[in-house]
Formats: sequence, C-alpha cells, structure tokens
Amino acid sequence: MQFQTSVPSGFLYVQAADGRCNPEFVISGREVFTHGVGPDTQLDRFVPGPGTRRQRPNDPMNVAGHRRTLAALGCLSRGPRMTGFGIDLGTANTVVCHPRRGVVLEEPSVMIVRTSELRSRRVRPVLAGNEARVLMGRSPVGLTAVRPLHDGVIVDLEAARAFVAVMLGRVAAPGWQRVRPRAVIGVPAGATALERRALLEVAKEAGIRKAELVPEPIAGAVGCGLDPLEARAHMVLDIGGGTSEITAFCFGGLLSHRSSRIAGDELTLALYRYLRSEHQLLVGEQTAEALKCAIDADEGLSTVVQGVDLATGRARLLTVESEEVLDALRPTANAILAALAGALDDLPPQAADDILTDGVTVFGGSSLLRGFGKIVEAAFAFPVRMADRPLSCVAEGAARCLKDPDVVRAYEDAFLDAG
Ligand SMILES: Nc1ncnc2c1ncn2[C@@H]1O[C@H](COP(=O)(O)OP(=O)(O)OP(=O)(O)O)[C@@H](O)[C@H]1O
Repeated sequence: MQFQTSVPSGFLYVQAADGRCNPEFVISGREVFTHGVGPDTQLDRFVPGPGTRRQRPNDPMNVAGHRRTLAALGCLSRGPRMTGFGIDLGTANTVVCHPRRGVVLEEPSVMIVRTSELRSRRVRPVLAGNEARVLMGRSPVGLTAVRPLHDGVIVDLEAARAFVAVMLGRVAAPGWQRVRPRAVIGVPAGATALERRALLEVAKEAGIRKAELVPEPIAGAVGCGLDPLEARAHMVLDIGGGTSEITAFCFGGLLSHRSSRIAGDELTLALYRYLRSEHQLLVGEQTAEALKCAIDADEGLSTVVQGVDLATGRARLLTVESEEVLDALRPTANAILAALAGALDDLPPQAADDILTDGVTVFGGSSLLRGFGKIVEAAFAFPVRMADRPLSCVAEGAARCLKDPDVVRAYEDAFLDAG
C-alpha cells in the first residue's frame, strides 16, 4: 500500500499494545509505505527507526501529523486510542477491563490517607490499591486506611474521587495519548437514585468523559456469556464483599430482585466472632479472611491460625479443621440462601420454569468459598453454574456493554427505584 503524506521523511516503528515493535511505516519523501496496516491498527507509540535523523518521532506534533495523515487515508481507526473501560467499583475490590486488552487492573478498594486530610476537600492518597492493602490493620499514627465504598455504594465522595483518579491513572496511556475515557460502570441493582448520581459525579470528577451505569448482576451475566436481552429468564447470584444480589431478568427487564448486606465481609466477621467466642482467640481481619479463603472441607484440610489469647494476652497458635470453619460460616451462608429463596418465590411461574431448568449462575468473590456451590445445589436441587472468572466477570461484562449499548439502554430504567 502506498499513499501521499505531508509529514517529514523517515522510518517509523509502531509499537502495539502487546509491546511488539514493527517497522510498519516507511516514510520516504512524500510517500508512505505501509506493511500489514489495516483499518483496525491502533497507533500506540511511534519509536525512531534506523535512518530517522532530523525528525523526532515521539514529538507530539509529529505523532499528531502522522496519525492525522494515516487516519485520513483509512489506515487507522479514527476514534481515540483508548475507547473506554468497563469498571466494577466494588466494596472489596476494583476491577477495570478494557474491551480489547481484557482485565487491566484488579486491586483492593482501599487507600491510605493522612489522618489530617480525612475531612478536607481534597484528599491525596499516600497509598492506594494493592500497596495500601499491606498497611490494613497496621497503619502507623497519622495515617488512616479508608474504604470509599460500603455495601456496594459510595459513602465518601471525595475519597472515592481520589481513589478512582489513582486507579484510572494506573491504566491510562502515557502523556500524549491520554484521552478522557468513556466508561460503563457496574452498580448494585438496589442502589438508590442518590447513590447512582454520586457514582456518576465521582466518575466525572475523576476524569471520565462519559460514564454510564449498568446493574452489576446484568454486567456479570454478560461477562458469564448470558444474553440479558433474550426472551428466556435467567437468574444470577452475585456474592461480593459487602452485598449479595439475587436477580432474575429477561428481555431487557428485571423479573425479581433481592439484595442482602450479608456477603463476604459478614462471613469474615462470623469467623472472627466464632474464634473469639469458641476458642478465646483474637485474630486480625486479614487473618480471619485468609482462613475463610483457605478452607477446603472436601480435602479435610486443617489450617493453623495465629492470634492473641483472650485470657492470657499472649500469642497463641490454633489448628482448625475446614469442616469446623464451614460450620461456623453456615448460619451466615444460610442468610444468603434465604434471600435466594425469596427471589425464587417472587418469580412468575413460566420464568421459574426456565430457571429451574437452566439453573442459577453464581459469581462474585465470595462464590469462591469452597463448597458453596454444593450448599446451593443441596438446598434448591437445581443446577448451579459457577462463573469461570467470578472476580472479574462484572467488569468484563461492563466492557462488553461499551460495544453493545443496547444492554445499557434496556436496563437503564431497571434499577429498583427508577421512576
Ligand atoms: N477463595 C475465596 N473464598 C472465600 N471468599 C473469597 C475468596 N476469594 C475472595 N473471597 C471474598 O470475596 C469478597 C470480594 O469479592 P468481590 O471482589 O466480588 O467483592 P466486591 O465486588 O468488591 O463487593 P461488592 O459487590 O459487595 O461491592 C471478599 O469478601 C473476599 O473475602
């Protein structure tokens, strides 16, 4: 392929998103020769090739010139390089997914801020995400760990803005390519209009050009390969850190929905209380969570936990069997099953028939609790499908909704308090 250009002569290498560097453009005089460049080629970065002397290929002016010329000739996609993201801003974890690159960020929704800045109008996190998690439960004087979300919704607008801005900064392209991205963001189907507006405001202030909301259960369903627009009823169970949502939907609308504030955090708390009351052992939040994630009743696994003996105040080790941990968690898990039973009761008979045949799809981090699928199957006697990527399917589904706005449009009035 050969065409005319007005940019300076030289060799240009195009560095693609996967890091490969190909000599795809050779500019000679006013002619550009391209090799293997199609309309979908994403121009990520120009780097100098041999023979490139006078021009500075990474100079923004040059790059803009090359981009304009090549785009005008139909050799490049014209839209901004960073089309947008699917975002799952969760109580426990934040996941960002790019439509082409897949999951680009998966970090805990926590940050460390200076205590003196806590009530100020501009919060600047000292640490955020993975780095901040390390300091959870051990922040020194003057620093405080902050979670911007509780029960799936924003509780601190300024903290949430600062957190989202840091996370976007981590996935954004280098300087000259930075374009304010679009985003489809998952939000609990039970979030109020005020909570949804707060999320949109936070997204805008954090640098998102256009944010749209999609109910998390619908985004998760799309991420698991279900079609929420088809005329067959589906039911999903999303058990995250702060909320469990059970949602049945069909043909662009909700059929039934139950939400419970009993989810992963409550399971961790139940375990903490059990160790305290039954074994007189005081453990940290992270220790209780690690124990919850480590159990495997099928394998008869036992785990050693370290804590402080309540009677003596000294450190003590305790060995607990997985079966015992599962028994301690059972009353909390049963509360989630009660919400599932309620959502099934609310269904019209024909929709219930679809769901009893196809079963329920389960996702969210807490669905990783070993043996949870079997507990659901034993209680309801219908098939239970565990998601392949339970922690990221909401963000993946939201990223797919960027390309398929019909889903967002169909469900924009599906929120429970939508007028
Ligand atoms: N292997 C595991 N076993 C049991 N629980 C797990 C496991 N891995 C993660 N979890 C739990 O999953 C929860 C986090 O899940 P997830 O990231 O889906 O929540 P979230 O989307 O941030 O929360 P929400 O949807 O409530 O806003 C935590 O409570 C964590 O303890």
